[in-house]
Amino acid sequence: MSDAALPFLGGRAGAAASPRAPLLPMRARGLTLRRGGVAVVDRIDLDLGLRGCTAILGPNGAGKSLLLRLLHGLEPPEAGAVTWNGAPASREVTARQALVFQTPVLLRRSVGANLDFVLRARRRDRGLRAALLDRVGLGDKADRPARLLSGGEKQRLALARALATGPDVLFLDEPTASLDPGSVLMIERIVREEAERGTRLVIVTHDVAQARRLADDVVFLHRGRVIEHAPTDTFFAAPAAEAARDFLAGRIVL
Ligand SMILES: Nc1ncnc2c1ncn2[C@@H]1O[C@H](COP(=O)(O)OP(=O)(O)OP(=O)(O)O)[C@@H](O)[C@H]1O
Repeated sequence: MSDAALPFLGGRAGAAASPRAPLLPMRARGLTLRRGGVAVVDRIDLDLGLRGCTAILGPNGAGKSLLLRLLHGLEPPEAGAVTWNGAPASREVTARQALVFQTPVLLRRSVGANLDFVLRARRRDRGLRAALLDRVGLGDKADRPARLLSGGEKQRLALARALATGPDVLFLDEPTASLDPGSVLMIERIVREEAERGTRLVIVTHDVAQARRLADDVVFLHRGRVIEHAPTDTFFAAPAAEAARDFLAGRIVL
């Protein structure tokens, strides 16, 4: 029997038919979004290559979270467009991506039921649940109500829910802000593993050291604009933009 004749057995492709066209590269052009009359995302052009981890850095209010939402298709831009491997943004494209928010979004059910829900909705193998929980260090907490988890555990469960969808692209919005060191280590390890497996990672972080540890390239955002996009080594060795230099030096950037 040829591969094409085999029934779809799960894996990275989720519920959609396999084989599927690659989702990357991504190309954003002229992305603009206004809030209260101000362009908080202002004519952003951005390219994401096939592989790796991109960090989005920038001061408070720079537009990092909104940019992530635009790229993921949670918000339509007021101007500009995002294409994925030449295809326009669509529900199908968004469904092949996952976003982990800074504040974990969980169901008021047990830890295990939180994963069952996603696996069922995506028609993925329910047997993945145990491996996913083990991977985020929650293997012994499957029956615990999710609301009783610590902040770090909740975020790890949110990450497991995102991984349960088998995403091609994983967006992370400040996933480790104010978490315990153990959770930070675990989340960073999983980010690295996913990047090695070929998942495309995009992480918004305030933590300059984290960007250095994880990212292949850095996008520096200031006042809704991409001021600099460079390989991580280049960015940290010699940031070209004054705002980026100030930010890295720990000076307040308005
Ligand atoms: N619903 C809204 N109404 C008005 N202004 C908004 C709204 N959402 C976001 N903004 C503004 O848009 C700008 C960009 O917000 P965004 O959350 O993307 O910034 P950020 O870079 O992620 O900031 P932080 O690092 O503080 O999380 C900010 O000035 C914010 O106040």
